[in-house]
Amino acid sequence: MAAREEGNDYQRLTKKDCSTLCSHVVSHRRLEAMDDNIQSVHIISDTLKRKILEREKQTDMNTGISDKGSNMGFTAAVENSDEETVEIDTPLSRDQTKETGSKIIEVETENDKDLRNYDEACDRVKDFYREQHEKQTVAYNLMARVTFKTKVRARLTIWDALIKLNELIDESDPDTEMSQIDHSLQTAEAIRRNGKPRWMQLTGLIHDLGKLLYFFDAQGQWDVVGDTFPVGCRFDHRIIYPNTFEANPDSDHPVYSTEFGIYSKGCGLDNVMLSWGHDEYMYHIAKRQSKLPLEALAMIRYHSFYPWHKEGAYYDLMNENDKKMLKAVQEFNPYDLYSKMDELCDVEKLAPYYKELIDEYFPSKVIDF
Ligand SMILES: O[C@H]1[C@H](O)[C@@H](O)[C@H](O)[C@@H](O)[C@H]1O
Ligand SMILES: [Fe+2]
Repeated sequence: MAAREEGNDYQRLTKKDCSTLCSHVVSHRRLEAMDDNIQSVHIISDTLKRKILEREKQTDMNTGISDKGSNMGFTAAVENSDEETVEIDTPLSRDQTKETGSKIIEVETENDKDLRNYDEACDRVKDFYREQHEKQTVAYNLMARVTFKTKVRARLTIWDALIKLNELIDESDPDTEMSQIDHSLQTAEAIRRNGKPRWMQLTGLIHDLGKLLYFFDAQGQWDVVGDTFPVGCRFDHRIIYPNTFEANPDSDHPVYSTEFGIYSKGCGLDNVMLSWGHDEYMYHIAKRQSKLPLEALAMIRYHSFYPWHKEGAYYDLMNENDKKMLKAVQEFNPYDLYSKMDELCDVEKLAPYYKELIDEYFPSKVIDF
């Protein structure tokens, strides 16, 4: 009876009451999302304080011998006691990659040296990385994640999003000034030509779609495009232009400047904060709203993590699952990189094929970006 009365009360709510109720629910959800992040900020900051105290004590005891570079048993938001050494093959060399039988790779590896040549890149690229390496800090990354979680920026179909992206020219890319839809289609078409599965073709098509972020929350291109790297631990020398990290305040941080920083050996890349940008953003969108397999999500999330998938850095942070994902990301990379030299695609002609493919994996059609 009481329940029934409650039900009647509810039915008596005016339209205005309903919309107030809705907005409470929405803001409550927002707070929940922020709360997750804020709690991890507290954990990180408490652990940092503890860590710094421990470090000072240790330094006193050791009469000034610095322990910079050791993990100091640090266990912040990310904890893993598994100290097993992660062993993995080194990334595929160019010749090994060739043996995978991919036509695109056979044809185009001779131009390998011309791609990703950062020594000879133009000022636009060098300036981009100087700014990115200075500004991608732990503090910025936490803020970007809170901002991301607490709102929906646009509702669009994947195809319309690709068309919108066409307006962007990536300042970090030394190899192409073509529009993003051309690059997306070239990557997808190269994967399709090699007879790879449909999910991987779609991954090729959408892997850079996160660059849409530039039109929403971005502070510039430095928090959207370019290679990625972990924040919260020492910047590895295998990241391009490693010296530019000197301007990053985290480089002098007592914990963030150590080898494992706020992480621990074998903690898994899932627990590592990669510099915020299109990869991480699109990964979350695809994870929530698509039926794409884990390999596809890893390809999207890590395709710009060149220090890892190409240079072999940060292997000690991996867990067992990451080893499998590394293989997938390495398989994807040549299609992303070398298709930049292919002929331009006919967007109109390819649209029906790719629209159908999109619907297969993104059933809700209109996506929250
Ligand atoms: O400049 C490029 C570009 O921003 C790509 O989207 C990214 O995947 C690469 O890592 C990077 O080198
Ligand atoms: Fe990319």
